[in-house]
Amino acid sequence: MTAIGPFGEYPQTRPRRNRQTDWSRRLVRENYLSVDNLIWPIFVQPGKATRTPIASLPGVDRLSIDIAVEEAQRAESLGIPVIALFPATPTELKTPQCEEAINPDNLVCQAVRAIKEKGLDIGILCDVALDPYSSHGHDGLVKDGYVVNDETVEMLCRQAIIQAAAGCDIIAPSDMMDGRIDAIRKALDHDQYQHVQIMAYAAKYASAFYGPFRDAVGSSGNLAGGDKKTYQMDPANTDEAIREVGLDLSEGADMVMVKPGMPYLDIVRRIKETFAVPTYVYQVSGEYAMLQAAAGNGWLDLEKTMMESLMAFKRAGANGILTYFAPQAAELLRKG
Ligand SMILES: NCC(=O)CCC(=O)O
Ligand SMILES: [Mg+2]
Repeated sequence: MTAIGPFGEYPQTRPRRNRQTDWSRRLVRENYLSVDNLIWPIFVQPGKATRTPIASLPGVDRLSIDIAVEEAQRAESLGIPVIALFPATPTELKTPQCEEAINPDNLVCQAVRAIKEKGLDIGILCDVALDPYSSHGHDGLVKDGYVVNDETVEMLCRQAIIQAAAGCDIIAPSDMMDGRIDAIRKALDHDQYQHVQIMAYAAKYASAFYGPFRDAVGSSGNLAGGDKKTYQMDPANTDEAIREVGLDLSEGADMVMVKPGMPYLDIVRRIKETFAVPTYVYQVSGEYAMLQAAAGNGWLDLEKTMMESLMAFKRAGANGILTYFAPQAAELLRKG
């Protein structure tokens, strides 16, 4: 892939020659961003005909299901292949045992069914993890202050099944429990959901860039100064990401994801080069918020930095990007 010299010598060799004109820059361009690369995360909330702004995510609203359906139709008309649905569960339904996660009539299942009824040519992705449903804000069940692995995995299997039954196309375990891909794949297959795809949040880091997402789903207060370091990865590590991805692939993941995005481009590159499988990256809420805040202050050009950041993921080797910028980026790509 990387050509090794000789590179010639100045003045015969002038790299700027290829950059002189737009047509020549297009001729030598190595990577492309397409609407096909975008996955649009959408927050759903109870109610009707309501959009609720999220202060730390300017331009992103929580949507009642009827509006989420309209946005799904917009995703299809923009050519965005997949939307990812995240529930803002009412506080009174959040419990230590996370029963709402396995309620077939919970918010996310209702949203999936309502969107599926429209017969749109888009995929629906749903997270599997307990944090939208837990009163403690953790992604799993907690016993004696520790997030317990195997009991959590049993819950995740049940959660995956009700989401698949609602019509979810891609199950995306984001919990970072060990062995959950194997267990979820077997549970799905056992219940005749062999066709349901799994996108594993395989290398998910214990990052501080998730803050605004937790505001959006109302879990930031619940975590109360705690952290997820006993299950999410240490930002210092890269070999560990290879091991995590290897395990998830051998357990049956169809696609893998790295999260967060921009500070972890080295991880994306390493995973793509090591495994050569469909690899996705999540440009998380904190990354979105940083660009919006700087642009809001007039310090950065939002459209240009947005498109540059998305291209950077492609250059690093990602096949696609989960990004809150998906609709804006799709509009810009359509204009060309
Ligand atoms: N499992 C989904 C997330 O945690 C999203 C994080 C973010 O956007 O900050
Ligand atoms: Mg793992």
